[in-house]
Amino acid sequence: MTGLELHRLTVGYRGRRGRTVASDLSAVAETGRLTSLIGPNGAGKSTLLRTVCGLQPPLSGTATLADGTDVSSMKAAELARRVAVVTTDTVEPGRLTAREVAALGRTPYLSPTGRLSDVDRRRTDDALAAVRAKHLADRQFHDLSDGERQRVLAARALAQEPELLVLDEPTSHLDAPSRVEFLDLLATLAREQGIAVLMSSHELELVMRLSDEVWLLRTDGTMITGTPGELADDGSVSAAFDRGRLRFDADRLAFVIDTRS
Ligand SMILES: Nc1ncnc2c1ncn2[C@@H]1O[C@H](COP(=O)(O)OP(=O)(O)OP(=O)(O)O)[C@@H](O)[C@H]1O
Repeated sequence: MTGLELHRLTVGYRGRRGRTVASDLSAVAETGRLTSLIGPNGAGKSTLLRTVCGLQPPLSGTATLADGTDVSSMKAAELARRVAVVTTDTVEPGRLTAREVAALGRTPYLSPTGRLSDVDRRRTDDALAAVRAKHLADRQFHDLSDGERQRVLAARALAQEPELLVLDEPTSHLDAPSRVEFLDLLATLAREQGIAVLMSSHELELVMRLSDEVWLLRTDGTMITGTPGELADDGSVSAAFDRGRLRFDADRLAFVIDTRS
């Protein structure tokens, strides 16, 4: 099932210093699948993600959710219930426990009193369990490691019960084993929770191994989509990322140094 669909979407910035970053993009991110957005530095990944989350307006075209609703026309309250966003911004939530941080994801559902109901508490604990972070629930958030924090932030996003989960470079502060673990967790969450997960990443080799679908944004502002195998085999990944003697080996799904020259 379609979780997010781009229809001839053009993204960029208006105004005096404005510019078109990527044009005429059409693509689908499916429910229950991990879709990864890759592309060289400056290709426009963050700009595209901000646009599909409703954080900045498109220059033209639309990004729609499963029922066809245009993200850019949604009110903030509806958007907060349907789309969850995890960015690279450092979060400093004061002296909150991991459970209290995860519970912030329930904000769109709270009554005017702002109190958590039993349902809110249950959903928060379920979200912590889903990201394997239940044992961290009573720890202070700021005492956690980067990998543990990232899992708690994912729990906060899940507690929102979104149909679309968007993450901008979620592994950038993690060590190598944590990166593998977190991407694997995202793929599992997509399947188990039945949500569309769209994340941007520079971890090309991991993305190619663990994603269901890849959106490859190129520096000319166009995008090609397919399974990791399709984009590796047709040479798209190499064309976008090979540099000097560094080339992407489609069979190994890894970069290799070409020693022939
Ligand atoms: N607020 C802004 N106003 C104008 N141009 C901007 C703005 N923010 C980003 N840009 C430009 O848009 C282009 C795409 O930037 P963006 O951050 O989306 O790329 P990216 O693919 O996420 O890059 P990276 O991989 O380096 O994080 C860049 O040329 C950038 O300079």
